[in-house]
Amino acid sequence: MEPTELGPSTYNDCFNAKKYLEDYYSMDPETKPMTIDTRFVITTLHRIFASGLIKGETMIELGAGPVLYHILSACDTFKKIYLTDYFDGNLRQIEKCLKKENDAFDWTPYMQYVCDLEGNRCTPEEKGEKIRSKVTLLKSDVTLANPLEPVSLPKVDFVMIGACLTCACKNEEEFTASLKNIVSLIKPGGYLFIEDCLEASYYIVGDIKFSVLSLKEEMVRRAVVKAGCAIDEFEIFRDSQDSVTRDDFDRESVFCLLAHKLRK
Ligand SMILES: C[S@@+](CC[C@H](N)C(=O)[O-])C[C@H]1O[C@@H](n2cnc3c(N)ncnc32)[C@H](O)[C@@H]1O
Repeated sequence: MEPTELGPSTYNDCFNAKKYLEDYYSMDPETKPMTIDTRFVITTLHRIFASGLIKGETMIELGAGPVLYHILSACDTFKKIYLTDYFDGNLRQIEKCLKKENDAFDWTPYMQYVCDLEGNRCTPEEKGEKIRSKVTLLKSDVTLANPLEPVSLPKVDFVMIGACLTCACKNEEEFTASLKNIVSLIKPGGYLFIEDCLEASYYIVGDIKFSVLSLKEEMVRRAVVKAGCAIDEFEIFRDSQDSVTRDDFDRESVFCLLAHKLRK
């Protein structure tokens, strides 16, 4: 199986949003638990939001794909949430969830997991309703100076991006430039959260092998600082016994980075 070219256009041509959800996010209580990578990201986000450090009115997620789990802790903090992606097919999958369509992917086990972490102060159904009342879907391209073009929003309090930059950028130069584009959306003093993998070269969805940019910790740190941010935490998680095997996704580790945009 030959890997695809790196870069956004591959996603319009080849990405099967439904298959991606099935391969990486479907769960079965008996046979398929939540992946260890996802658990790491969810618990990190829970801890950050429970600390009360991040506050504000508005957040954006870039490259959200067809995935809803990144905002499960953030949805209590923000009044307005923009979920964005390059590929319409991904946004359509999220729209199905927001509209409770019959064949929508079921995020209830993820909602239940976060509700449990939060001490069950709300039910998964209530969390789902909160999300429905706050989310707007938009197109994005992180390689553009304004990633939301043609939409222009006032700067926001928080931007997150998960497993996207390694798909959208071909080299360190593009990675650094895309990070600058992303940080331009944040208010001075606002926060950036990145979740991605280190030292990967591909992941597989169905019968398509997607190339990814192989990142190193130092490369990420350099780019975040160049984009005008100070790093608050950089947590790396390694596990070789994951339920998504390394045949599907050859990442060495997963990281979560929190940074704030410096006031000039
Ligand atoms: C591996 S998926 C990650 C999806 C989701 N964030 C997750 O954590 O599972 C990569 C995502 O990046 C999106 N993407 C690729 N290039 C992009 C670009 N230039 N701008 C915005 N999104 C992009 C793809 O459409 C896809 O949804």
